[in-house]
Amino acid sequence: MTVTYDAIIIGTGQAGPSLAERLSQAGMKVAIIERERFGGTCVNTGCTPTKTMVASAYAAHLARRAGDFGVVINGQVSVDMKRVKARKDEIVNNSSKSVESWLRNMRNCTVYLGSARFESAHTVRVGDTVLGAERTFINVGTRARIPALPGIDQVPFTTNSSLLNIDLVPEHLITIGGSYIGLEFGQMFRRFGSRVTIVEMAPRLIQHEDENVSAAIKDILEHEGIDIRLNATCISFGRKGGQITAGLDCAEGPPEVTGSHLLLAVGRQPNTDDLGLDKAGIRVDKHGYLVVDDELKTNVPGVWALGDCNGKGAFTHTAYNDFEIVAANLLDKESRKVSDRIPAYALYIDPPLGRAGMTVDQVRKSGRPALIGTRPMTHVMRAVEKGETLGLMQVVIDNETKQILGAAILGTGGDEVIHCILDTMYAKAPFSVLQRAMHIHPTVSELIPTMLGELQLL
Ligand SMILES: Cc1cc2nc3c(=O)[nH]c(=O)nc-3n(C[C@H](O)[C@H](O)[C@H](O)COP(=O)(O)OP(=O)(O)OC[C@H]3O[C@@H](n4cnc5c(N)ncnc54)[C@H](O)[C@@H]3O)c2cc1C
Ligand SMILES: NC(=O)c1ccc[n+]([C@@H]2O[C@H](COP(=O)([O-])OP(=O)(O)OC[C@H]3O[C@@H](n4cnc5c(N)ncnc54)[C@H](O)[C@@H]3O)[C@@H](O)[C@H]2O)c1
Repeated sequence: MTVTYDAIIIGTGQAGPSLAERLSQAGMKVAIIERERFGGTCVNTGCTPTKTMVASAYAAHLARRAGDFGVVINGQVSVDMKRVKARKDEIVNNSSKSVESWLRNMRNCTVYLGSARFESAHTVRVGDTVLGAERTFINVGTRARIPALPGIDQVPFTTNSSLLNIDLVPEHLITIGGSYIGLEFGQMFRRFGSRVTIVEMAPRLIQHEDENVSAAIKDILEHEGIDIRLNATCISFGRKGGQITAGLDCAEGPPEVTGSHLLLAVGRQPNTDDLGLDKAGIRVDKHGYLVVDDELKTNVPGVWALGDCNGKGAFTHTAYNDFEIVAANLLDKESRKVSDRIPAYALYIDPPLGRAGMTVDQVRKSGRPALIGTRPMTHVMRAVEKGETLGLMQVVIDNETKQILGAAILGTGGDEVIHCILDTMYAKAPFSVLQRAMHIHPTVSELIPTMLGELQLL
């Protein structure tokens, strides 16, 4: 027998629960299905645990630098990983539990535990129960990609999920992948006391950033004693006397790195392979991402895909924005589209990188006339006062419309400061509006108008 609902939501990540609330408030009978932990990746194995641990790593780093500020710590600074983990577990568990109780107490909403699988375009099986609905919303997220490299089955490896459970300081962590996950974990464990080697096959770290930004990130990490291997493709794994080896295809440096622990941070894979999509006729691309239009509709009428699994974003804020788009179009008679949003994200190394819009390189390639402004963080008094002068800020402007095309703020507070630029971009205001705004002293943001007053032709 099929249990009928007005809407089925698969996954309780960053879009599903908020959508369940809006649909149920609109009087719909909603079923939401989760097979692992409530809250999905961000809450359990992504943003929340990593940023909690990044905060511990920052405390360790600052304690080691205490002398720079005239603060005396008698004795050595050391890290108790059991306590770091306990703090992280408490914050994560509270967050996951609050998503669960929110959903379980939601009027008109029924929670199902188990793995959902389509039986047809409008029916989904969870265990022994078959659910039917005219509308289904897929919010199944992604998982770490495990590359099928020779020797992978011979070595103990970790991913973003399993490395979070470690309660000791690894002696030497090898990180394959020099992007978000590799860099955030790499710096964090270096600050906990590990030796860290980051292996990246591209010629630079976080390769889609501008060259000077990538170079500044490399400087920050090398300054802390992290070994960085660029142009080095990991091609195999092995074991040597209780240690793990990573074989590299590289023109420079040793062709093998040996360490005590291994983190695979080589990208993600959508959780669409076991969803029974063929039974429903729902299309995916060659990487398994659900194919959607600008309103997040799949090719099957009545089926939407939200969050990381649609390949249109890979962040919590893009998944949440997907919820807002679907809810607005379905319930508020609005017309919102994915293409209306401006790319924005942060990289949570310390100091963080805040990014909005196009890179300078993308603007250059587009051929449009543009202006550029840059300022090193050494010329920002707030950074000088805090003793955190690494990094730079950079902005690029369309020289015809005078609107901001993009910006990078790599420096203390960069993840927050970027928002004044982002909001000016959404307002489609000329840069002069931001240039003339009176900002508060002493802040990093107060130097944005100054930087905008010193623009040069790109
Ligand atoms: C280490 C790490 C750090 C990150 N840090 C940040 C950050 O600082 N800022 C940021 O913006 N983003 C960050 N991200 C990315 C962010 O976590 C994701 O973009 C976000 O969680 C995506 O949300 P989602 O709703 O699409 O999917 P998810 O949060 O992955 O949720 C999907 C849910 O669906 C469930 N599910 C899957 N298949 C089924 C099924 N068949 N049946 C039932 N349930 C199913 C899963 O169990 C999961 O709970 C990070 C990611 C990682 C890995
Ligand atoms: N701050 C944040 O918002 C944040 C933090 C963590 C993760 N995330 C999300 O998680 C996703 C995954 O992050 P990620 O860092 O795992 O993946 P990624 O796709 O961003 O980067 C993977 C990196 O691994 C490299 N690589 C792949 N195979 C390799 C090999 N064999 N040898 C050497 N290098 C190799 C690639 O060149 C690339 O630089 C990102 O898309 C991001 O959106 C976001």
